[in-house]
Amino acid sequence: MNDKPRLVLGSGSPRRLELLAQLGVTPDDIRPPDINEDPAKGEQPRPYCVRLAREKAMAIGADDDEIVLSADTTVALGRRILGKPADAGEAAAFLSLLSGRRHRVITALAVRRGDQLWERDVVTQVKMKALSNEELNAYLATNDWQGKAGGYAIQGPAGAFIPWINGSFTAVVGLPLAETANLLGAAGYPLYKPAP
Ligand SMILES: Cc1cn([C@H]2C[C@H](O)[C@@H](COP(=O)(O)OP(=O)(O)OP(=O)(O)O)O2)c(=O)[nH]c1=O
Repeated sequence: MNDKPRLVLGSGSPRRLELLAQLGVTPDDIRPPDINEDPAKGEQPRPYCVRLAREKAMAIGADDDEIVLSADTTVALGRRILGKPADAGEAAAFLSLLSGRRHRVITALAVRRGDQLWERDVVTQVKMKALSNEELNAYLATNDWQGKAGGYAIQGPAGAFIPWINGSFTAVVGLPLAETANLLGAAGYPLYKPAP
C-alpha cells in the first residue's frame, strides 16, 4: 500500500530543492510563493523571517492532504535586515557592511497540511573576514550574489570569506536539514523506509 502524502515545495529556490534531494526527498510539485517581502516598520529580523516563511506556506494553493514546505532565509546585522540585493551596487553595500564582522543568518521553516502548521527557525552566527577591494570586486564579478540574502552564498566562492560559523551550514544555505526532517516527519511525510 502506498499512502505517502504528496509533498509540495513552496519555494522557487534551487538551493532548497538540492538540499531536499540530500535527504532523498523529491517534491511532487514545486510552487514558488509570490508574497510581499517588505519588512514592517520596526520589525526585527527573527520575527520577520518567521512571518515570511509562514506567509509563503499560507500563500501556496494546495489540497488539504498535500504537505507544503516553505522557508525564508534572512541575513541580520544587528537589527538590520539585509535582503536580496537589487543590483551589484546594493550587493557591494551589503558586503561592505558584513566585511570583518559577525552577523546572523536566520532560516525559518513552515510546513502546512490543510490548516495545520508546523514552524521552526534556526539562527546561525557567521563571521566574514575583512574583505579587500580586490576580493569584493572579484566576487561581485561572479554574479554569485544574485538572489542571495545579504548578497553572498556560503556554498559558492564567498565560502572563502567565511572562516567560522556557529550553527547550521544547511540553514545558512537555505534549508536546515535536521529541522526539515523533523517537521516533515511531524506532518506525516515518511522519510525513512522501514528495513525489509
Ligand atoms: C546567506 C545565504 C543565502 N542563500 C540564499 C538562500 C535563499 O534562496 C536566498 C534567500 O531568499 P529567500 O527569500 O529565503 O528565498 P528565495 O527568494 O530564494 O526563494 P523562495 O522565497 O521561493 O523560497 O538566499 C544562499 O544560497 N546561501 C547563503 O549563504
